[in-house]
Parts: sequence; structure tokens; C-alpha cells
Amino acid sequence: MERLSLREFEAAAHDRLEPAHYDYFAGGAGDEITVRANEVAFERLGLLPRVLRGTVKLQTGVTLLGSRAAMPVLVAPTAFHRLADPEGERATARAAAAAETIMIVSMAATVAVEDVAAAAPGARLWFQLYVQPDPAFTEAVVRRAEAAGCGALVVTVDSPVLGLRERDLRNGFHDLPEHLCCENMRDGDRVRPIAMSPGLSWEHIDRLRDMTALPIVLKGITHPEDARLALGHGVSAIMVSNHGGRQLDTVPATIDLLPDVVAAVGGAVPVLLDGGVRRGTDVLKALALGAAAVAVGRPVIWGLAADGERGVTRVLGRLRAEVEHALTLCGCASVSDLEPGMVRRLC
Ligand SMILES: Cc1cc2nc3c(=O)[nH]c(=O)nc-3n(C[C@H](O)[C@H](O)[C@H](O)COP(=O)(O)O)c2cc1C
Ligand SMILES: CC(C)CC(=O)C(=O)O
Repeated sequence: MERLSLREFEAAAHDRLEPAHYDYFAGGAGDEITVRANEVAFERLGLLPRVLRGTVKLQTGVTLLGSRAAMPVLVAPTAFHRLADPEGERATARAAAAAETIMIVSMAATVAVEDVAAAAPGARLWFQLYVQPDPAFTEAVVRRAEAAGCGALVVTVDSPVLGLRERDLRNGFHDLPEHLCCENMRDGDRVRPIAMSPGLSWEHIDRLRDMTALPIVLKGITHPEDARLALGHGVSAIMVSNHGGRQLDTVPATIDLLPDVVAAVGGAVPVLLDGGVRRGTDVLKALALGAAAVAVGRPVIWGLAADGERGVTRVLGRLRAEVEHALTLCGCASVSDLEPGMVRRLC
């Protein structure tokens, strides 16, 4: 039977994945309060439709930092795709290319960014970076991303240390199996571990800004004051993210944080959001509240584990169909017709 909702893909992925790998993908930090909050917060919001607006032709495309996406749903950077499917990030990239949307390739990908690009001609790739303590190595990785054709650098700023993930500790999941590694961390004939840097500061963002002409997206902004500060450091976009609840537990749901960040940014740069997006209606709520687009993390992994490239294609296709359907029901011909007055608290 055809899987209809993203939740059905998660069930299929659960059946297929090794339990410790399922837990790594699904889990979060501490009591997983933020993991749950991200989804629950969307459920607490309702959409208030407009009627009689003659919405025959729909416009779901968005242009972000010069990259055109056919829908306002991006693939969030997630690590270790080859734990879910032998083709790993190659399969994800092909599905993202077919969906004509942007894939943010993780620094912790199990396929090198050059090979991801080669596997999916026409893919719109951005590259996610954890700034490393060795500036020369950070620069080498940035050059690789540029040479592979990535259109933006997504710098993750919510991880001065790794979140405390109790499922992984309990399962003893620390490392990839022998045959896999983080291919973007190769340095000559060794593979460096990914370092989380508690010393990361705005100065590092300034250095990156000087190092590359690529637009910089800061991923992991939750406080409006940090959003305001970011504008003074030449960033091209802000991504409201709590890392899917995998870093600091008890950070509020991203959809609840979005309006204050949007107000702080005041239209100066696009604001993106990830965390808990599971339905087309969630996408509409985020866009109505001021996001330029959203990204999905776990749903892509569930599609990949359930059915490889085809599974990711289905997940992205379902989301697109749901976005189109909900837009029509909301009386919006274009995603730009959504506005904050169409979102109301349900409970
Ligand atoms: C298994 C997994 C691995 C992740 N790996 C990364 C990563 O390498 N870099 C990063 O910036 N964020 C990473 N994230 C966070 C995602 O980019 C994103 O913020 C989060 O998954 C969004 O929430 P969602 O899964 O509810 O859609 C990861 C998330 C998951 C679930
Ligand atoms: C390799 C990890 C640091 C990837 C990550 O960001 C995550 O698991 O959330």
C-alpha cells in the first residue's frame, strides 16, 4: 500500500533500521522535551483560510540566496545517510534534484561533497559547516564545498559541544561502522573527527565572511538578539533551529520562536526554519509567520531508510502535494499570499 503520511515512512524506517541507528536518527538530547515540542507546537496552531479568491494557478517556488527551489521545503543537513541506505547522500541528492529543491549537505556526510554533486547533476546543494579549531582545515573544507558547486555555506552555531543524547549513550553508539566515515573530514590519508568548538564566536563568522564569497546562513539561531547581532556580521540568511531537539534540551519549539526572530530581522535577510515540520500545513504556518522556507531533517531519513532514493522522492513529493493542497484550501495562489493573520492558536 502506498504510504501517505510522513509518519508511515517513519514506521517503515523503524522496521528496517538497526535499533541503535533508528535511535540515533530519531532521538534528541536529555528528556527529548524539545524534540516533542517542535511537533506539538505546530499542532497547537490552526490555519484560518480565505475564500473566493480564485486560486487556479499555484505558485509554490521560492528563490533563496540565488538558488531557485520549486517548493519552500529544503532538505536539512543530517549526518550519516549511508547508515540508512547504501547509496546514502547520493540517493538523497538525486531525490532533492528531482524535486527541484535545495539539499544542505552535512559536513558529517558519509559521501564526499564532490561525489554527492557528481551523483546528482543539476542538484542545488548548499554545504553545512561545523567551524573546526584548525582554521586551515576549515578553509580547506570551504574550498571543497565551493569547488563542488555549493551555493551557500550553512554554519551551525548551536553546537559548542555535542548534545547529551541518552539513547546513544545507552546503545553505546559512538562511531560509524568500519566501512563508513565522514568523507568531508578526510585530510590526506587520515579522517579527522568532527570537533565541536566551545570557543566559537562572532570573530569566526567574520573570518569565514572574509574567506569566501559564498552566502553564509547561520543555522541554530533561537534568540532574537542573536538574530539582530548576525545582521552586523554580514550573514545572508538566518535559520531558526534547535537542531531538532538534539542539542540543548528544553529550547522552545522553533515555530514559537519564529515571530520574534522575524521581527528582529525586520526583512533584512531571509529567515528559514527547521524542526518538527511533518505536514504541508506546518509549512504554511511557518511561511505565514514569516519564514522564507522550511527544512526537514528526520522525514528525509525515514524516506531514505524505507526505500532509498525513491523513498526520499516520495517524502518530498508528499510534502509538495500537501503544500499545494493546503494553499488552495487557504485561498492562496502563491506562498507569498500567506500572512500572520491566517495563523491562530487552537489551544
Ligand atoms: C540524524 C540527524 C543528524 C543531524 N545531523 C546534522 C548535522 O550534521 N549538521 C547540522 O547542522 N544539523 C544536523 N541535524 C539537525 C538538522 O539539520 C535539523 O536541524 C533537524 O533535523 C530539524 O528537525 P526535524 O528532524 O524535526 O526536521 C541532524 C538531525 C538529525 C535528526
Ligand atoms: C556528527 C554529528 C555531530 C551530526 C549532528 O549534528 C547530529 O547528530 O545532530
